[in-house]
Amino acid sequence: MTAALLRSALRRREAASWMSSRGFASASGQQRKVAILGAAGGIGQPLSLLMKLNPMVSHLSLYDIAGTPGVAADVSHINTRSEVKGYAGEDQLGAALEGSDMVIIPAGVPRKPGMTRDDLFKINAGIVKSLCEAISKYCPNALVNMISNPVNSTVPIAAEIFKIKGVYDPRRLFGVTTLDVVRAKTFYAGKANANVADVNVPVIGGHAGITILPLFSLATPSANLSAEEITALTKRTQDGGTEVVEAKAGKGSATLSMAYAGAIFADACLKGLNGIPDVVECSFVQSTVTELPFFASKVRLGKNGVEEVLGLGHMTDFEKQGLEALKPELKSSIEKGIAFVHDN
Ligand SMILES: NC(=O)c1ccc[n+]([C@@H]2O[C@H](COP(=O)([O-])OP(=O)(O)OC[C@H]3O[C@@H](n4cnc5c(N)ncnc54)[C@H](O)[C@@H]3O)[C@@H](O)[C@H]2O)c1
Ligand SMILES: O=C(O)C[C@H](O)C(=O)O
Repeated sequence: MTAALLRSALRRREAASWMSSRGFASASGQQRKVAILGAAGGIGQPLSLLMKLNPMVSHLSLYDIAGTPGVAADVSHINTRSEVKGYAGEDQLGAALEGSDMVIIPAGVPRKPGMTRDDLFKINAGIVKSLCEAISKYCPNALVNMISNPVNSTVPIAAEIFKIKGVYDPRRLFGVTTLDVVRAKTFYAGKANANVADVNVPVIGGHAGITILPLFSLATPSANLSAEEITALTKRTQDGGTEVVEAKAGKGSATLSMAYAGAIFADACLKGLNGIPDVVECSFVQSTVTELPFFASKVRLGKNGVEEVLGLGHMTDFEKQGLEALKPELKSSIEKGIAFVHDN
């Protein structure tokens, strides 16, 4: 081997080890096209970067109403596997989507201080509806990872659109709730004095306020936390988004941590698609684990998306009360999404 070839092999090995140490799977020969809708936004840009680092992605399609040629040119210079293309404006949406295995949607407006996620419904419901209509047409078999808020309503909107278009497969539609898990892990590790890399915490329910229910009794490694500590950790996880919105003081909501969470969830979905066994993440999906038609819980991912929606496990009285308390709000957010599609 020449010195130049050896140097290049070493560089590739370093990149692979950097990525695998961050939870990304190792390279795979399979062709996987991933489209990001809203790719020029606060989440979209760092998410585009992180997906460019994922060796399972062969084609990265970056779509937004404007600004994507610049993001795509920038990201495309990174010397990883995927070929990057930017698409701007509605007339390029079809080309952006065509052939996609996975579509990640962070398109839409973020919160400002004082707003709830539901206050975004008016604008984001319409955006999500039209993007899902295009997905039905151009890549009906893609996995769809919904980030746009309010997730508790945008996922039911997507499901209704796909049903109307005759392409709905509940195994392929996900509300991305990974940021709640990321936060729960971080906050728990701090209190439990545990290595955050070893921590796991299931988070169930939905993705807004009290509908976010971390199950700290099932957290690993276990820790002897008081009831007051568990209550405080639960509240901090539920208010994590608001904590960032307030700190950003009018300049949007979580973008960097969300891009990280979105990339972790997308990586898990790609691993599932590629046949890697036992990939489990929490996500807001069509569900029968409660009486609600959509619910976030652990799901096993596979070649067709959701392989299995896992049950909730043992819960403490505090967690059971949290579960009962979240149901009315989650139910009404789901119904609002479904009604929007039929009324518009
Ligand atoms: N699920 C979660 O945990 C989570 C976390 C953080 C933010 N969010 C949500 O993600 C969304 C985006 O947040 P952000 O901070 O990136 O906002 P942003 O305003 O920075 O970016 C949104 C992008 O969407 C684009 N866009 C708007 N309409 C579009 C359309 N029809 N097609 C394609 N792109 C379109 C905009 O041009 C913009 O580039 C918000 O709704 C926010 O509430 C969800
Ligand atoms: O809080 C928000 O509005 C954005 C997002 O849902 C979050 O949890 O950070």
